[in-house]
Amino acid sequence: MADAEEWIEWDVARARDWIAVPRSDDDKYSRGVLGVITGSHDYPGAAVLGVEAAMRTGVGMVRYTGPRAVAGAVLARRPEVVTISGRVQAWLLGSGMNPARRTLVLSGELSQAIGEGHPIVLDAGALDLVGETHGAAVITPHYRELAALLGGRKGPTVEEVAENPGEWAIRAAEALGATVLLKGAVTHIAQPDGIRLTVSSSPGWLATAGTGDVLGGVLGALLATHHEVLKYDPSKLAPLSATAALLHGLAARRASGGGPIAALDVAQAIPATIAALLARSEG
Ligand SMILES: NC(=O)C1=CN([C@@H]2O[C@H](COP(=O)(O)OP(=O)(O)OC[C@H]3O[C@@H](n4cnc5c(N)ncnc54)[C@H](O)[C@@H]3O)[C@@H](O)[C@H]2O)[C@@H](O)CC1
Ligand SMILES: Nc1ncnc2c1ncn2[C@@H]1O[C@H](COP(=O)(O)OP(=O)(O)O)[C@@H](O)[C@H]1O
Repeated sequence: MADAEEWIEWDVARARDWIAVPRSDDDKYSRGVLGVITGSHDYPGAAVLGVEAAMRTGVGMVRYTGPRAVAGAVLARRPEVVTISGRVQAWLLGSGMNPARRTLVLSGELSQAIGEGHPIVLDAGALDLVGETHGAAVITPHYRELAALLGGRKGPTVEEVAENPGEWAIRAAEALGATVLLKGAVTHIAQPDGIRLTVSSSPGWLATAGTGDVLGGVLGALLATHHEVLKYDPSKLAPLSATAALLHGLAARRASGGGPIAALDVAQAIPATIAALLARSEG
């Protein structure tokens, strides 16, 4: 079992260094374009939540090329989003998708996105594609999803993952060769190179539908805005993932003020959370 002392708790002081503040010579392309293929007929809201969160985290552009039927809902919420194919510098794939219902066309589009070799977040219905990635890839399962991903006779049960999430995050990172962000009351980030980070400060109010989709958007935006460094140093995925989880928890706390929240509230609280974090205040 992992030694608890090997885990580093991520904090505001560390996270500040992983927010890309636009410079005077930046434009939308230099800041980074996030490509997004998420959502489905069954879960269109997951795409809306992830895109909203990415825009609120700060990114040059979001290019949404998921199912046409979902694009309307995304555009209704965020007309800034571009829905034609084109150049991207990072991808967010899978939130609100069901791999059992993946069409041939969608399979091709997902494979093509992965094949580009850009930094990539694989969430929910794209977790099974982790073996196809090359380059910087982070998966964002919760306990049930990680148990399913490590399935087969040697895989853990959901209860085993829940009892020892850090250990299973490490094992998954080693077995899958990817950065693992394992969601839960404590979020564990493990990387094959041995980096192990936790985020323990999120309020329990975050345990509500759609907040995982919001986290995917936050992380996607951080990858897009750090695409240059990730090209030559994929190990930076771990601090970026921990920063995403910390921001997510801080935004939830800010939106909550001690009371209940909905997922969209968390996304909407992100800009003020980032501003406070950059100003070195409480975040
Ligand atoms: N507004 C939206 O569009 C939302 C979409 N979501 C998407 O929904 C998909 C499934 O995510 P989940 O986290 O639910 O996947 P899980 O693997 O946790 O659950 C899969 C299914 O198992 C059943 N189930 C599991 N645990 C259960 C329990 N304790 N009680 C009752 N039923 C249970 C539910 O039918 C659930 O849909 C993902 O693609 C995710 O991105 C969710 O994020 C919720 C919000
Ligand atoms: N008890 C809890 N305390 C704090 N955060 C939690 C708790 N339970 C879940 N979370 C966080 O809420 C989010 C839920 O994500 P996920 O399980 O993917 O939900 P969904 O699929 O509905 O979006 C994750 O970021 C997770 O870390």
